[in-house]
Amino acid sequence: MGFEKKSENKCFGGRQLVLAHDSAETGTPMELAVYLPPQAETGKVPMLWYLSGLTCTWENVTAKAGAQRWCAEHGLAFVAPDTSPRGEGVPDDPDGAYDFGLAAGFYVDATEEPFAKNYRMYSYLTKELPGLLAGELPLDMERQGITGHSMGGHGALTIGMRHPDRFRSLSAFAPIVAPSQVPWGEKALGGYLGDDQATWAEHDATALVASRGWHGDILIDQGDADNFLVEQLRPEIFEAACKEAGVPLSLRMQPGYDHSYYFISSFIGDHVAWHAERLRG
Ligand SMILES: N[C@@H](CCC(=O)N[C@@H](CS)C(=O)NCC(=O)O)C(=O)O
Repeated sequence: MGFEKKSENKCFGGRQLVLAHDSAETGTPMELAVYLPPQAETGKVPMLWYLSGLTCTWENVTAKAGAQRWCAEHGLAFVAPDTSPRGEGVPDDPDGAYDFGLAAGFYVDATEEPFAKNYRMYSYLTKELPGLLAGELPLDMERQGITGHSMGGHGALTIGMRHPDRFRSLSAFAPIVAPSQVPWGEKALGGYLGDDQATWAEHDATALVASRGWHGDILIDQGDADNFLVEQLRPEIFEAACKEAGVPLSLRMQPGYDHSYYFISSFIGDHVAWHAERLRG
């Protein structure tokens, strides 16, 4: 099934699209934003996936990060999916908390009830959505990079490392790097995958870099004034695991920056340029 175009706006010479479609994986309608740079008018362009954090839809990064300017300059498409299934009948956190359920899908396929039917963000992003995009838009699927913020940084690192043939470049903003060891991750992986922590390892960037490594280098930007740094993000755990695995990590601690899109908009240009360099040719 194809996309319904919800909106199209000219932006830095390219086109900012918002698309909707029915997902077979989540069993719900899904929305996403795709920026096509001017270069996409004349041929296929490489693409950068951006996975968003808790409480977000495609809209936060699309409206706040300013990625379009840099993507136009480098000729990169920018794909921003939603963070969970939504709609009638989709179960949420029983207490309505922001860190589980709606807008908090954690990029896994849930095995626990009542979430297993709809919360299939991993398969949605690794199987269904790439196929749909490839069929409908001028995207060069041989040249894909992935990044994300916070929960989306966790998604980018884990999906990237599990699909090294698909992704050539990998970066993140303030990612959750060790979900098995921090409260956000323990709640989400426990709630979606159950108590057997053996099943969590394939969704834990620190465990994955140890078990699978990564074929390239990784860029992470992290604000040192981020409220979530000490309890939830803990980049030093991933830094140690990368060192042990021999994976080159550039972890840039950015003084005075917090967790917000003011931080992301300050460094998104660096990330787009970094991916563009690795997706060239
Ligand atoms: N709502 C949470 C914070 C959630 C949060 O910071 N979400 C980040 C991603 S983890 C975000 O990008 N929020 C949306 C925005 O800033 O536009 C709180 O108040 O503690």
